[in-house]
Amino acid sequence: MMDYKAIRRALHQIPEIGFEEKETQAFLLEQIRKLPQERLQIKIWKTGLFVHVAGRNPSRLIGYRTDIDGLPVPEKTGYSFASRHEGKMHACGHDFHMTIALGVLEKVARQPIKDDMLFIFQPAEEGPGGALPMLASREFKKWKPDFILALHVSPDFPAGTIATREGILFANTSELFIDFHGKGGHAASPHLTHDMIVAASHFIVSLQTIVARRVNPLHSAVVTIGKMTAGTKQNIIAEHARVEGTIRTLDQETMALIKDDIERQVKAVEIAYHCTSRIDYGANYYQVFNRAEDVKPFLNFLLSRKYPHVICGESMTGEDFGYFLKELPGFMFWLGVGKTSGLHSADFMPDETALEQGVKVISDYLINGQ
Ligand SMILES: CC(=O)N[C@@H](CCC[C@H](N)C(=O)O)C(=O)O
Repeated sequence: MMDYKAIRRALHQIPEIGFEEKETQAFLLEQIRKLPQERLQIKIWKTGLFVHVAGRNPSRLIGYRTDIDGLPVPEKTGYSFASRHEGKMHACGHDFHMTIALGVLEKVARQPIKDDMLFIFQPAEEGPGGALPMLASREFKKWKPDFILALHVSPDFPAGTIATREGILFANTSELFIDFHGKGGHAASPHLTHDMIVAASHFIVSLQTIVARRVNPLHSAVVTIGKMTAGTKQNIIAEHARVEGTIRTLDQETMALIKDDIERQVKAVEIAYHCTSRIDYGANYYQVFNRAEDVKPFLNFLLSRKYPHVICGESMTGEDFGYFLKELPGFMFWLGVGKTSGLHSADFMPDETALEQGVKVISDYLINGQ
């Protein structure tokens, strides 16, 4: 039987950014090739994988998706098994997601369930998004699941507790990249230049009014700027500034309203600061929406088996698994990993006891709950 802790720790040491997950892919393949191969078909897709497992007497194909990418976060956990890839970390728990997927895959490879299964090891969830290209792939078209499920770890729930809900679980998201270009020059002659650090700073401050003053208070929204780069030296006025962020909403109308307001504010900055600009919305993720008829049987199953679970609220995190659920029946849920720093933190340290519980609940549901 797989040693979940050892697998998670090995994966934790090799985080890779979206579509660079070569070492991760090789590690996953190595683990999968140790399993009984009779019922398995493996297809390599870019840096991800599709693994088809033949069932005993299949009438359906059940999909199980895990993301496999890490984040550009310099790790500060102090783990003896900390990341070996400088500046990168599994700070969103995808090392847990992959380990649980391997654990479930092991169970069904050794003891096939009635139906066929498709395990999807998806690159680039953190961006630019692997779900859409995977959905469009030849492999997915050949093996299109009838139903699909996925989990995400959460520090908001006790280790091993499942949390989900009917309706929207994760928000609509849009990345946001804005470049401002103007006239730079000598620090001593501001009157001869148009300072892009001041222009971008003004934009970032005025941006805060969109959620506070424009969005209907009853419609949740987030606009976060997570990165700003500008300038070349302390005594040179910057000719370029770049602002990078993300927009989150629970409905598409609010997303459109926010983008319209951002464009107006950028135009205002262009006029006020004599500059030009370029807006790029990067990757946009569709909301994760659990249809009642798909998630209710799972909730009833958890109740009947007395597995610890709660009905949770919506979250402003994003997940490109939303695109799978837009096309297929299925659901997503949180798996609690106990109290630790939040997702995307340099000291995110999830409780490893959740690994075994995750594998147990999902395999039990696949074997007995369908
Ligand atoms: C669960 C989670 O943390 N997901 C990410 C998804 C990233 C979406 C996209 N790249 C963006 O930044 O808008 C999240 O940040 O919620």
